[in-house]
Amino acid sequence: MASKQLRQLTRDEVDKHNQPGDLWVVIDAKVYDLSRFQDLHPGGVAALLDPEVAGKDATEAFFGLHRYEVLEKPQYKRLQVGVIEGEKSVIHGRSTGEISKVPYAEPTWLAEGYHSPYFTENHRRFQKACRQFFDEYVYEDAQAREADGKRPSQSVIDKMAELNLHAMRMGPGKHLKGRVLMGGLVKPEEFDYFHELIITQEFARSSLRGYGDGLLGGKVIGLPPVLNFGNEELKARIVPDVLAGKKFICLAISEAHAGSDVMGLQTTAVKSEDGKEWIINGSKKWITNGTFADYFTVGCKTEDGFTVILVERGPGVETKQIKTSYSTTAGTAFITFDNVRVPVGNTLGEEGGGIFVILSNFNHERWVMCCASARGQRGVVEECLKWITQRKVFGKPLSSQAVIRSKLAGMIARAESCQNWLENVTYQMCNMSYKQQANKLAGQIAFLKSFSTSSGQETARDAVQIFGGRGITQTGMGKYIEHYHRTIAFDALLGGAEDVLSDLGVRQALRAMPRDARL
Ligand code: HEM
Repeated sequence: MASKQLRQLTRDEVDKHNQPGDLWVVIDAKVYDLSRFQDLHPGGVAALLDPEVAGKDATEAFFGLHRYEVLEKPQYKRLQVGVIEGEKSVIHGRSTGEISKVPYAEPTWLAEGYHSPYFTENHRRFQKACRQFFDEYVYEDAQAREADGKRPSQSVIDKMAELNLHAMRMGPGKHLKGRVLMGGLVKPEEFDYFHELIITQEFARSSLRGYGDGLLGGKVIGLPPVLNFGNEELKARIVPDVLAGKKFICLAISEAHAGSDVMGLQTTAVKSEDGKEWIINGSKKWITNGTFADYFTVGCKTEDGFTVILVERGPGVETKQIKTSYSTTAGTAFITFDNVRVPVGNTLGEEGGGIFVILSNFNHERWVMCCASARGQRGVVEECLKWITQRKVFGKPLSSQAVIRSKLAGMIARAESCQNWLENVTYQMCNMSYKQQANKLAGQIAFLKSFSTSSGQETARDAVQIFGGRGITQTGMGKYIEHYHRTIAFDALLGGAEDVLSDLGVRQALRAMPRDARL
């Protein structure tokens, strides 16, 4: 509704409408006529007829109980009949592309008045474009698909493909050659891990956990073995369509029988008599994007040990949905392979060399998860800071309670630590070859992921305490906190469980101990 059509009213005029059936309120200098809405109000009529509310300024009461987005819904927006003469609205909701002014809601490199040694002008322009894009095209779809559990809309996948975002999410490398990235904002040879960090963090900021994995999380982990270990014919056939968002791929390693223990896997691949095909039998469980994948990067037990093979959807391949703590938009699947025949040319890496194929991508996968985790924690900090300032208890804002401030202190410190450590690791990645990264950063990244996810879990628990009942309610004020708390365990499990990773980090450090070091 354009503001010029709205009436200019005084507070005295509004106050005359304070009865059932003739009920106005002021919220942030806007006048709403709730006369016909009163009986439909989800919070009941009584709350609206309170003498402190009916005909009065209900701004504080309103924001103690509703998110701003309620006022933006078309069915409620049209309840506005006027504005208070000579006053201006000061409160606003989420606006596309905006940098938040809430302290700690942005990493320091984006916050006004701070500096960074890592991010260039090009990164800054790139971030702006990414935020604009994700706010505009991804945010709404994430909300809708998380609610209906359907896979991310093809229109979003196509839009991302136009900008080559699917290719950029695979990190810097040869696969970017000749592509126009983000409408030409960054040249393929200039694209570095900080650009990729920006994509992952902007995406994590505007999406929800299940949707985040649904929007081709399977490709981020399932395609690298093809890119790095597939033969040229296979790559030419598979990669372009996957990076164009026309075909989907997933990584199928874990089984009901075994997860991290790859040697315990029971899916088998045996050669056909003529030696031209693999015949695959077995099952896979918890496979992200499996329900809609066209290709499966499958870990198999073979004569020589463990081998990774690319399987195409076809006869003998069946995928069924698994319901997990997040929505089915992620396409998490139970997969069965029943005498599936695959050309031996689909072998990724050496026969029996599957461990190397899988391990080689772990650092990158875990680092991506660290990017998302740091950003997720920051989102919770922003929600909590807003809530404790706008919510009043015993006549005072929640922020006046020392115990609440102390929880915020921990959350902020953890979010800042994760981001700062992450930026340092990212800088190292930019200056190391893939091999050096494997040597020098496996431990660092394992620690960072383990620290980030345990920080996230602590933050989730504290946020629920701060939001109370709303922190366990899927709609209304605490909806993001409820979602974060419900889905945080995914981060701590996927890509290596917390305890396993911490131990890996220490073992890496012990291996690097100088022989002559003594106290
Ligand atoms: C334009 C005016 C208003 C609209 C469109 C509106 C709409 C809604 C909606 C959609 C809900 C469901 C919860 C949610 O989605 O957040 C709700 C809940 C509620 N509303 Fe309103 N409301 C308005 C004004 C008010 C006012 C002025 C009060 C009085 C303080 C009030 C008190 C409540 C209460 C107590 C709840 C239940 C909150 C809960 O379950 O946590 N509402 N309202």
